[in-house]
Amino acid sequence: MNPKHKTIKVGVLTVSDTRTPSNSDTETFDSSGHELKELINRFNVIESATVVEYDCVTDDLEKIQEKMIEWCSERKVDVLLSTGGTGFSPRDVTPEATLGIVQKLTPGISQAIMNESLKITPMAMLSRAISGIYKKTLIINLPGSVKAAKECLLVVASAIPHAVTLIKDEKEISKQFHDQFNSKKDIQSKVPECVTKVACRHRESPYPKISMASALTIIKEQAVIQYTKNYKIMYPTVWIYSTGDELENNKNPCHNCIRDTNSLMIKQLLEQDNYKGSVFNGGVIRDNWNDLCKQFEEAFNNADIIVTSGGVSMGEKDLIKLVLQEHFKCYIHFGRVNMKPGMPSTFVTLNYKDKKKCIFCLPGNPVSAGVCTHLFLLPYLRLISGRKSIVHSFKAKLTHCINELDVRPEFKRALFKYENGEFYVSCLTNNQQSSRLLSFLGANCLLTLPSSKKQTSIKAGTIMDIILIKSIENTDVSALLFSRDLQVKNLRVRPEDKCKPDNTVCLSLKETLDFMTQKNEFILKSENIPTSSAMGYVIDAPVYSSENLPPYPASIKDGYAIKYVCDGSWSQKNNIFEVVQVSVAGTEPGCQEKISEKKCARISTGAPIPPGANCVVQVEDTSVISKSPDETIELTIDILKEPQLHENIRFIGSDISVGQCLLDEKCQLGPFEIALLRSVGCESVSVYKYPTIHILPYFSNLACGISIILENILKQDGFKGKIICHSFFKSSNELLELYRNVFEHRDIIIIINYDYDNFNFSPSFDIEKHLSIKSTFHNIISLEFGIIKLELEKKRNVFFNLGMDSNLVYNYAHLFILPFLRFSVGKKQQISSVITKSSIDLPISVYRYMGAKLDYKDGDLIVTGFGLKDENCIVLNQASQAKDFNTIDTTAKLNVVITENSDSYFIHY
Ligand SMILES: Nc1nc2c(c(=O)[nH]1)N[C@H]1C(S)=C(S)[C@@H](COP(=O)(O)OP(=O)(O)OC[C@H]3O[C@@H](n4cnc5c(N)ncnc54)[C@H](O)[C@@H]3O)O[C@H]1N2
Ligand code: MOO
Repeated sequence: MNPKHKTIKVGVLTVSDTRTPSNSDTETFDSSGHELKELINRFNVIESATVVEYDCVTDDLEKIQEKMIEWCSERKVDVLLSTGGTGFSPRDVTPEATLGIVQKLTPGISQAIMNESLKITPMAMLSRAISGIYKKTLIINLPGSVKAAKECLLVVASAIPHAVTLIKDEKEISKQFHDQFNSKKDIQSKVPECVTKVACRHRESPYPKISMASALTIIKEQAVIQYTKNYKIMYPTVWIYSTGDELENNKNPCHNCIRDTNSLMIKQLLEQDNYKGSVFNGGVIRDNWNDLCKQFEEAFNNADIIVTSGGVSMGEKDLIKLVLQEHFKCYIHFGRVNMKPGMPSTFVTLNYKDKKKCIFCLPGNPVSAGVCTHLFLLPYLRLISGRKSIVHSFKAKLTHCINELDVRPEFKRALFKYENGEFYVSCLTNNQQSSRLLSFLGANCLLTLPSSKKQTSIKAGTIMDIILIKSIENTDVSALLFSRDLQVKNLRVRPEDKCKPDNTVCLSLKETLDFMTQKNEFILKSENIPTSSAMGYVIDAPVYSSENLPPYPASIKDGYAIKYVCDGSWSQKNNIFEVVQVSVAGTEPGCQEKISEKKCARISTGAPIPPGANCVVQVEDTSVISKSPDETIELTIDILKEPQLHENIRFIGSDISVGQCLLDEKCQLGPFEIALLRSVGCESVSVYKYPTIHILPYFSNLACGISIILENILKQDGFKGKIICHSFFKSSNELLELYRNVFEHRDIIIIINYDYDNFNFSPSFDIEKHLSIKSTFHNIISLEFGIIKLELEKKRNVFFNLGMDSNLVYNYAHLFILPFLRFSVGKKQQISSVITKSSIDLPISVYRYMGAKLDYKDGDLIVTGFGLKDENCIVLNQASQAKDFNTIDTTAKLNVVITENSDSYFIHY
């Protein structure tokens, strides 16, 4: 559903004495309200609906009515779902509260709920829930238990959109609804015979395996930048779907099912890559012909680019290519690529209602989907966004040898490092199966390996091609920070007696940062947040898995699960097996019959291995001997190649096992880490909390302008806390009150002051003067700006005092404030830096911090310009003789702090 069309506003009101929190941590208390919200927002159980209001009240008639009236009178919600307070106990008053305000009753809804609930349990008759209409809002009482509330919502969910339309009396919308409903019926398309006659399906993929280079060329040819009338780039809308009957959804809550990691992961990869168009996660589509037709149709009507994962290999439920080709008459540019992982990657275009649609059909294995997003989708999106570099490739030295190569050219997850001016790459783990998301852990690049047909091994020290999938980590930070000649000059530590600060000391950047972050005293408490919205946060404790993945032994291939007798008796002649059962995506594990010798089960990728079977033979290595008269099933097959014991089986917990440590403390969460957590049902995480920042521009409009620049720098760095930007005038009588307010509610205060170096004018002076708290300063350092740590009534604040020059503010923000903030939210890497040279002389004297442009040229990072518009780094000029100004030539070693997302090579998050 297009989010634009999410027109139905839903309010979820939990009524309970026990689950009403005294603090604001509603979600952990209120599980039924939370579940309803999830069902609506994540699983789209009510078409076009989104939860906009969410609250808890006690079982108090007046309080319930107050909330109901507030939400309904102000038209905040179209549908109000209450949960709880519908039983027989004296405190249960939700139906009475509802009865007291509704103007019309809607007994059909309550009756439908009752009928269905009675089928589940006779106890349902003990519910007194009612429903009705107040003003233009439909109010429905649901029970308080999580299970019952969910079940009851599902009973009425499909009728709600139409009910809302009728209540609103919006004739036009109602007509549209009917039209839409009818057009959906029309989509009931005929399922082609190639789908129903399973025994006749292809036993070899009809798609040639093209090379990665050819695939990229095709994608590039199809990528055309679109402009608006004002010559601005138009960013196409992207819709993302996961497909698969085995995947969790509202009808298939996760018991032995596979959690959908891919749709969110792909969406977050686009976000991380700063894709500017709108991106919508459509959730899961069933492996069902008509559902696929319907969802693709909806996507074509709303999006320009459609991305799917799953359903592209050789199984009978792998329908994606067929639906696109047979039903929509799309053009399949390629349906397989000679690569590992990601071989069944498919790229399709379509002219739909005179508009071009591009469809990226990625494989379902989570690693394959992630790698292919990097290798196909992101390059396409970068191209149509007018970005310069579409694949972020580098050359790096292999730190170890590689002895086993795959026949397919492979993209291994690996770590790329910059050390002592050289780039290195190493694989972190050998276990790189395409289902195993853990192989992404700690990786920041894809190492490209040649096919074993070309060479058998690779020596350590070989220069390899890599493709970055994250910003460069572990750059040469230590050298820069500890370097003796890299002192930050003019740094004064204010003595305890607070005399005029004339005892100047020289500290290195490292010492300065250490000074600011002393004793960890600025790390705030942790908070628990939903995993799906935790991108960029750092976890504050290791996370262990409470589940096995896969939860049952599962097939790696589409083919046949057999009992292979490994006694040397396998002959080339009589290997006919009888097909006695079917295990496909969505088949319940543990309900299958035992496979005995010479019998087999037709099985699809990811489906449970029936008991007794000990290997899977891929469909390509088989042929049909006999089939049923209607050709819908094979009766016997011939196995053409001797299998190996345990071949093509993923055993229980082989990707992740119960109790295994998934993420270490201080791990920063990106799309893959989040996918990993979600793959084992870890839906919330404990993370370092972001501080609240108050930027105080002092006195002038110039200061206000600079504060906006600063705010943008913080946001660009992914700062997720609150930033308040509020001017403050010294003449105001309310100054004292404002100060108190700021101290109490903010953690960090950044003052933009014109006289930053003069302590008599600095905030420290003001603070002392106004609050008479002379003895509470911890330390003050001033380095063309000041940092003050202040403890007031047990609450700690940090002050930064900045001058009013936008260049200086830019530099200090990157050199001091951002590292400090990154530290305070648990990030390991607080500053990114490299030691390099300049490709040009800069004969004029430059100040000791100089904005510059860093580029990747001929296998090296090099400074190519100074003070330009598109600067992406700060050169720390080595004024080693303690000079303020210095010239730069091409021989000088430069210490460079990376400040910006450079399109030519950096991806930042
Ligand atoms: N006989 C053959 N079998 C397979 C071949 C082949 O050439 N011949 N190719 C294999 C390769 S390589 C890949 S990759 C996979 C791709 O399969 P599909 O794209 O059809 O994907 P599915 O079968 O739907 O799923 C594969 C696997 O991934 C899990 N999955 C799927 N979607 C998700 C999701 N959104 N979140 C988490 N996990 C997901 C699914 O449960 C399966 O285990 O095919 C091989 N088979
Ligand atoms: O190509 Mo698949 O991704 O090997 O697993």
